[in-house]
Amino acid sequence: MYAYEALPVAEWFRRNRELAGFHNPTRALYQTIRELTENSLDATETYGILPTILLRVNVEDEQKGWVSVYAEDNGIGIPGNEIPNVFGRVFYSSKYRIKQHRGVFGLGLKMVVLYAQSTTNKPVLVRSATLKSDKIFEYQIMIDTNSNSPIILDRREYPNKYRWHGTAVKVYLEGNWLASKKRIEDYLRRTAIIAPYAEIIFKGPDLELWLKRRTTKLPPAPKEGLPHPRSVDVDTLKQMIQESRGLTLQEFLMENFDAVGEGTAKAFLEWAGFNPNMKVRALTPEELVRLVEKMKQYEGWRRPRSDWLSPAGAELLEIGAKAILGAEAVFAVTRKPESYGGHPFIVEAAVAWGGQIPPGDRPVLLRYANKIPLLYDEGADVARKVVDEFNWQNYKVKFPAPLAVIIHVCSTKIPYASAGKEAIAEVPEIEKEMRLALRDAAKKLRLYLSRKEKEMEMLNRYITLAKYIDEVAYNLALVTRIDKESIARNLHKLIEKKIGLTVDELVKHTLSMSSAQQEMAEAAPQ
Ligand SMILES: Nc1ncnc2c1ncn2[C@@H]1O[C@H](COP(=O)(O)OP(=O)(O)OP(=O)(O)O)[C@@H](O)[C@H]1O
Repeated sequence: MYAYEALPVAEWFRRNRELAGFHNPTRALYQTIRELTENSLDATETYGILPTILLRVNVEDEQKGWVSVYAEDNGIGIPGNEIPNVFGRVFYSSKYRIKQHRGVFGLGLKMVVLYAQSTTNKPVLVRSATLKSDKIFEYQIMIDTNSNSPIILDRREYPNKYRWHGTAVKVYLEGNWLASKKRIEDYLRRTAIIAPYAEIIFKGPDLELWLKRRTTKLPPAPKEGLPHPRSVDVDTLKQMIQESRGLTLQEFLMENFDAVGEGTAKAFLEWAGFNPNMKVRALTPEELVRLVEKMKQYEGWRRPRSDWLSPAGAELLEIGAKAILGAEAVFAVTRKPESYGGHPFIVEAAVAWGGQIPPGDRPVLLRYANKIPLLYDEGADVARKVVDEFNWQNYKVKFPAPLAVIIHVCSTKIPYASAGKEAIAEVPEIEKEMRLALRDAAKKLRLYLSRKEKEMEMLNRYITLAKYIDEVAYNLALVTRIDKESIARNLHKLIEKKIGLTVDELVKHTLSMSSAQQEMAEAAPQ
């Protein structure tokens, strides 16, 4: 006989923690930093606050492999009465909305707490105050995995004398600092590229990073939106209908969906063969299925709006990549909004060249989804495929070349290739946009490299001609009895006029080229 039982959701996640990125002490430490940082960024930039994030990792017990992680932000904070659920109930979130956030599942913090308590049996310590709150709340929380609810071990309130706002979290967990150090550093640096308006201070046992704020410009905050008719399934529609008052089908479509006005609703219902005036609650289950099918097929919908999205913007990408990669030049583009399956998305791409980027046989790829750096599973990501298939020769790039490519997809629904949220799946619309974004950015790079190449050529010509100036000036001086220095000066001027740039300008431009680039420019066909 089988023994049947239901596994409570929190217990299920505790047992299957690798699905959320908590495979082992190395991944778990990296994932903990990632979840806490992403929550802090969501709690600040989405509300117009310039993020300041402090992160600390301490080795607590070397023998047992225990570490502590502390994260503090200056965000909007969490209301005192919500703190227990936010940290102690799986699938509790403020982000189940149609709007671009880093967080989506309502799971991240709980996985941190579950992993921490199952490895060290210690609670999470939380301190938080909301904007203008006169109190600071402090909690010690664990999760009762059987009932998926918080166990409050301690709760305190303090007067908020200095009107501090934000959230501070401390957890103790089994973590392998040495093995995860490199990933954590990469993750934070890559975060600083896409969010150069954030100040991130990290202190680990043997690593200190101070990623300074490079700009005070924040990208416009995303608005909250409605679903696009093409993006809903039968269950979602059923639920929406249950929540609707006695609306007609036409009213229901207009009120609950993005980009559906009176004209569009009428035209669609006529095309789909539904009576616009029937009460939406009177739809039979068969009609409901047919309605969803028709909503997916209809060609007349307007595109989903992109107001729910918050791309970084070409300017911020350029600032971030220059500062963090130490690139000599960065060219970024933000494409126009597109959609797949009713979900709006925007692709951004940047190519970074030279400077401190080491020459490689293929471009270094930095992938992002909703401003989250993706570090694992690069091979499974459609962005890698696009970058590898790209014809770089057409853009004057010959490998080895000091080239890095940044690809950012933002969407209200990122099509991840797996539950680990580390790679973007091959959605044809997204793939096409990636290709176009890369082409647009690479065109700017080509222009830049052509200019550099030309300047190199000029400098070489100048050097060749300048070799003769002394001798020619000497002989002319003998014949004309004009001062040799003045002849030489005039000859210099003549050459400068001929090549169209002063020597100072030429040298300045060409010196800014990295040696690898010079080699490339020299090797390039004339
Ligand atoms: N630093 C913070 N400041 C303010 N609110 C926070 C902070 N961290 C978490 N929260 C709140 O707690 C909720 C739950 O966070 P959690 O990390 O569990 O899930 P999520 O961010 O919504 O989604 P995901 O599982 O994809 O990370 C968030 O939706 C947010 O409302």
